[in-house]
This record gives sequence, structure tokens and C-alpha cells, in this order.
Amino acid sequence: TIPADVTPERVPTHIVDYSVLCLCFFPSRVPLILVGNKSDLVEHSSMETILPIMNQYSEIETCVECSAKNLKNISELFYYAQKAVLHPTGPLYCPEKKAMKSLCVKALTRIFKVSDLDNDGILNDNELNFFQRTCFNTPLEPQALEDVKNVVRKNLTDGVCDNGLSLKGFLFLHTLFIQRGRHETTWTVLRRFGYDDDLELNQDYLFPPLKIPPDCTTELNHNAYLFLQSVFDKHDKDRDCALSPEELADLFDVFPYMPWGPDVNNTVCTNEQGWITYQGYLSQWTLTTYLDVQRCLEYLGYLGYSIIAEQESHAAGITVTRAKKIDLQKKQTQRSVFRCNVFGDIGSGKSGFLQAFLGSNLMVNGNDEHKSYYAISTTYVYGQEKYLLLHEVFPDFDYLSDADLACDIVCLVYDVSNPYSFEYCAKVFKQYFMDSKTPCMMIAAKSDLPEVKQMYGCSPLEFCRKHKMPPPQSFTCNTAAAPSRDIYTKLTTMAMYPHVSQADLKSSTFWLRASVGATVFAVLGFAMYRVKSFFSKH
Ligand SMILES: Nc1nc2c(ncn2[C@@H]2O[C@H](COP(=O)(O)OP(=O)(O)OP(=O)(O)O)[C@@H](O)[C@H]2O)c(=O)[nH]1
Ligand SMILES: [Ca+2]
Ligand SMILES: [Ca+2]
Ligand SMILES: [Mg+2]
Ligand SMILES: [Mg+2]
Repeated sequence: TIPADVTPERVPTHIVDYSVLCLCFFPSRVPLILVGNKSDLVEHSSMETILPIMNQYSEIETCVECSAKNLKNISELFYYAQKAVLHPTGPLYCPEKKAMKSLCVKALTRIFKVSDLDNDGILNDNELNFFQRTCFNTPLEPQALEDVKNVVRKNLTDGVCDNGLSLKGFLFLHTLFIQRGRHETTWTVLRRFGYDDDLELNQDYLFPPLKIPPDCTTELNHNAYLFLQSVFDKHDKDRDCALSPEELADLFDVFPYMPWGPDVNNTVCTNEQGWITYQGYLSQWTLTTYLDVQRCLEYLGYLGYSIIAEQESHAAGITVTRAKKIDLQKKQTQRSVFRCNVFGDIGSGKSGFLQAFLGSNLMVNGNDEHKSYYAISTTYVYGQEKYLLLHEVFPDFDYLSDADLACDIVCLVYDVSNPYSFEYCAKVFKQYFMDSKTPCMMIAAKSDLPEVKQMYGCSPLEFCRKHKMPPPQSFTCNTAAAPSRDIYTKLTTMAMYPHVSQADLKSSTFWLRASVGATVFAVLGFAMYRVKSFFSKH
């Protein structure tokens, strides 16, 4: 055994002598080294006869002639053996074609795109330095940087552009590394960016462990939002604060598949062209993080979050909120995403209610085939930005899942023009929410239409009063402009302060207490004004 500490790669190597060796020639990925022994006995090298054999069998990593008698090439032989295992050329390079294999090109192209922080198609000195530091833990000396560029310049016409490395130049450099036997350089880069020996992104990289106790939700933290912002900025090339289909495709070019379908355009805010806005983009990330945090981690992995933001893992971008039970006990919450499940009979106006939150009125949202059962956007509660996630629940009682029932606030929607629509709301409330702590809000939808008497034991207003709910809120999305947003702010407020009763919500002391934060700012503003005027007077 060669002990680890005497080898350059720091791996122990066991050498075994066999009496017989069965070499099975089934396609295998075990690298081979062809060793010519007793080189002390011949005067001429046999390399010329060996090389064609080596070219014929790509499993043969290298050939070496050695002599046990005079120790020629013995330590080299074992060094090559270690290298062949740790940094195989097989997955990277095709010796027949003298070119990198397509999976390797694909991986390096993704790495280039992730490292091209301003997305101009060129790695400038800053980006190259960051790349070097990330992969090799050392900065690149200015001279070394110039040397690298010169090598590329000499060999390729468009490898260096604007004094930076183009994708072509970057790929050329790696081909050169491999051809010169320095493929460990390329492997170091690939592994740093999460690739395994098959050049697939490794599961440990994409799915770092993250524990989510029951009753807790998942949100993105400030750092992750900053990163996602920078990703948006670098792809919003025309700076219109929205992602055109081309810009969006370019953003997701580092993904193995397109993660967002056309339904996303009906889940978050879009501009007049129907393109996802900056706000909408962050909302969709917030939604994914909330509903499916594993998926969110995977996506962050494709974008290279932990590498670019210099975090231990993508899990560092996630906040696991404290259990809601504790929020309720302490009567306050640090969460910034609240879930509102929307119930209502068939055709009562639920989808219209969701779309209105995104600013679409009936005219706009009436004719879209890519329906979404979610809508997410921001609201402001006492000056704090919060996300409200609306979920339209399929109106079939038999299909209600735990997720349909677990939320921060419930909306019960009935159609004021349909006398049979309220009964459904009353039934859902009595069956699922009457004894729960979840606050409920009754929505009297389609308020633009003539109201008819509901066929139910009592009127909606009486029902609400009896069950200590706020009175039914009139709502319509049949408006000329964007529908009113008041209701969504109300819902978020109720979700944030579930312990506050209806009477409290109306009382002035509650609003005073709740707006303490805003008061502090007002006082600070006053103090600053005083200081300013003090200086201006003297
Ligand atoms: N006049 C008027 N019509 C509305 C309003 N909201 C929705 N509608 C119409 O009512 C019908 C049903 O609306 P949706 O929002 O699809 O109702 P829904 O509850 O989502 O229906 P399902 O998903 O099928 O259960 C559609 O034809 C809408 O155009 C509104 O505020 N005013
Ligand atoms: Ca760049
Ligand atoms: Ca744009
Ligand atoms: Mg022997
Ligand atoms: Mg619907």
C-alpha cells in the first residue's frame, strides 16, 4: 500500500499482484493503464506500436514504459493510476475526435453562463477572478490572466472579445487542459459546480438536507432574494422590468428543462404584453419556496446560488418559519407569506377573484386557456410588504386534502346573482372551519349584478354575525380599470393577526397598537428633520 501522505493526490493506493488475471472485455468504465515492463532490457521505445492500440481502446487512459530494475517511471505509473481513477478523461474527451464530449461541453457551457455575472457573453477580468477564486481558492495573478488570454488569442480568432473570454475561448481552454493531461483542472471546475463523475448535477448539490418541522412554512431569506434579483437584472436586457419570452428562455438556459409553464403567467403579475414582471418573478419564486421547497432548492442549484452567493448550500437561502402554534401563542408573526384558501360553488367567481389580485379585470382574464389555481402577489400591511398566496379550492367536498384546509385565512365566495350559491359557503364553514382557529371572510362576488335573495335559512349577513365573521365583502372584477385591492390587504391583515377579533379590528386601540411600527418611523422622521434644520440654521 502506498500511504496517502506520500502521494500528490493524497489517496492511499493498494497494489495487488495476481497469479492470474481475467480481463473481461465487456464495455466497462474501469480505466486501464497499459504498462510496458522491463524497459531496461530494450534500447528502443515500443511506444510507436502501443499508440495505435491506445487510440483504439478509449478505456486505456495512458501507456507507460517502466523498469522495476532501475525504477524508471515506477512512481509515475502509480501517479497516473491514481489520476485515472480520480480524474478520468473518458467522460470528458473523445480521443478519436480530439474534442470534448457533448455532455462535458454542456456542463461547461452552463458553468460559463452562471459565471457570466452580467450576461454579456464574455468573462471579464472580474468574473474570471471570481471564477478562479471559487474553483481554486486562489486569485489569478494579473500576468497569469494575460497569459491565458494570449494562449487563446493565438489559437482562436474569437476566443477573446473585449479583453474577456468568450464561451468559445473558455471551451477551447478546457480542451487544451485535457489534451495536455491537465484534466484535473477541468474536473475541479466541474465538481465545484456540482457535477458528479457522469457529468450530472449531483443529488447532494441539488437537494441539501433541510428539516421542516410540522406547522412551519418555508420562505426565501433576504440573501436569496438579492441573488434572484441579480439573476433577473442580468437577464432583463432591455430594462423594462419584465421578462420577454426570449429573456425568460435565456434565464432558464442553465436548467435541464423549462421549469415555468404558461400557467405561471396567470399566477403572478404580468405587464400589458402578458410578460412576467419583476414583482411577478419574485412572487413565483416565493410560491415555489412555499409550496415545494425541494423544487426551490433544485432550481437554486441550477442557477448556482450557493456558488455565486458564496453560501455553504442552497439551504442557506431558505428560512423555515417557527411553528404557527407559537405565533398564535405570542400573538405575533415573523412570516412574510400568508396562504388564503378560496372556497365557493362552481361558477361563483373564485377564479375572477384570484385574477383580480393580479390586476386583471373580467375583460382581461375571461379568455385564457392556461388556468391557474394559485395567485400570488404582494400587499402592504402597515408599511410592511407581505405576500398573499390565494389558492382556489376545487368545489368538490369529497376531494378536500389537508392542504386545502390548512391555511392562514379562508375566503368563502358566493355569487350575489345566484340564489343557490351561498348554501355551499355555509356548508363548508360549518363542516370545516366553524371550530377551527382559522379566520374566515365571506365574499359577496359579482356585486355589479343585481343581488337576489339567497335560498338559505338566514341571510349571509345574519350568518356572518351569528358566527362572528366580518360582514360579507362586496366584490366585483367586472370593472373598467383594475379591480380594487382593498380586500386583499384586509385578508392579509386578518391572516397576520388571527387572534384579533372583529370587534378589535374595528377599535381604534388595535390600529394604534398595530401601527406602532409606523409611528416609530414617523418619530424618527421628525427627529431627523429637527437635526437638519438645526444645521441649516447655523
Ligand atoms: N358580472 C360578473 N361576472 C363575473 C364576475 N366574476 C366572475 N364572473 C363570471 O362568472 C363566471 C364564473 O366565474 P369564475 O371566476 O370562473 O368562477 P369560479 O368560481 O372560478 O368557477 P369554477 O372554477 O368553474 O368553479 C364567468 O363567466 C365569469 O365571467 C364579476 O365580478 N361580475
Ligand atoms: Ca460578463
Ligand atoms: Ca425585459
Ligand atoms: Mg509475482
Ligand atoms: Mg375557477
